[in-house]
Amino acid sequence: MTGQADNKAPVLAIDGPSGSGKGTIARAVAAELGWHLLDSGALYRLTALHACRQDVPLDDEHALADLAAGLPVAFLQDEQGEPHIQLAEEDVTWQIRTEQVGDAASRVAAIPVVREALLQRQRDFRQSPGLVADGRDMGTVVFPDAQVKIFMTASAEERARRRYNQLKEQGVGVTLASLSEEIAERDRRDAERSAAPLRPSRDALELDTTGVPVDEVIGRVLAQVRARLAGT
Ligand SMILES: Nc1ncnc2c1ncn2[C@@H]1O[C@H](COP(=O)(O)OP(=O)(O)OP(=O)(O)O)[C@@H](O)[C@H]1O
Ligand SMILES: Nc1ccn([C@H]2C[C@H](O)[C@@H](COP(=O)(O)O)O2)c(=O)n1
Repeated sequence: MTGQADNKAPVLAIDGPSGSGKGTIARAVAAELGWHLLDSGALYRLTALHACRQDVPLDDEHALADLAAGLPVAFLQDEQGEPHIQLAEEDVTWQIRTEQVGDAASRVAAIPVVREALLQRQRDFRQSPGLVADGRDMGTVVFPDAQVKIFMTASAEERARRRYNQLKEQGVGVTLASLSEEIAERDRRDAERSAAPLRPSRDALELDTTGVPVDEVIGRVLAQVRARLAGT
């Protein structure tokens, strides 16, 4: 996204832990409304992947912040409307989705100077006619004035099961037990860090998606947005 933010454009902020369904719902709602989409987790994942490729250690905070500030990233759409992410002109849409990159992203995301380096880049996604922003601190830090804030959850068991099924479909061999442990560890790190920890904004609507089909979650979120935009 290039260009300055339009601070009058409405924002739907969706935050929550791994596997709660934020990304799935954010994509569908953005498509339905014709709004822009910010996948903020992708920026932390890209920073982590870029660091690994450049041999920058994950504890070198200032080198990581420099990498984050200068990420050579492009968010594109193919002819079918599917999102693609390029890092230094290479399509890394799938590479950034591995559990290893997710774990490294969570470590990188705990570093305050890295978060600072990515802040304005995220805010610049706020463009007319509106933005759906998905992450951990969309409603608390990046867009505290978002018109609608949703904190999406699901039970730990269901989130692990969803991720397990997702990886199985992609042919990635993991056990449910090891995945549950990895997700719990990532959630703990995301929630306990001092910089922008994962927590609901005070004015967020908490939405527990355990056992709720995707279409119904999309409908509930759209209803919230439409009610807010209509001023009800
Ligand atoms: N309500 C739901 N019911 C069943 N499965 C769901 C639901 N929402 C999402 N899923 C599935 O769960 C998996 C994880 O969803 P998604 O990637 O959207 O979660 P996320 O919160 O964005 O996770 P992360 O923060 O780790 O990227 C996907 O396979 C998705 O299809
Ligand atoms: N706004 C955000 C978005 C993401 N993160 C961190 C925490 C996650 O463990 C990691 C990857 O995110 P995902 O793609 O799984 O949503 O990035 C964050 O701290 N703040």
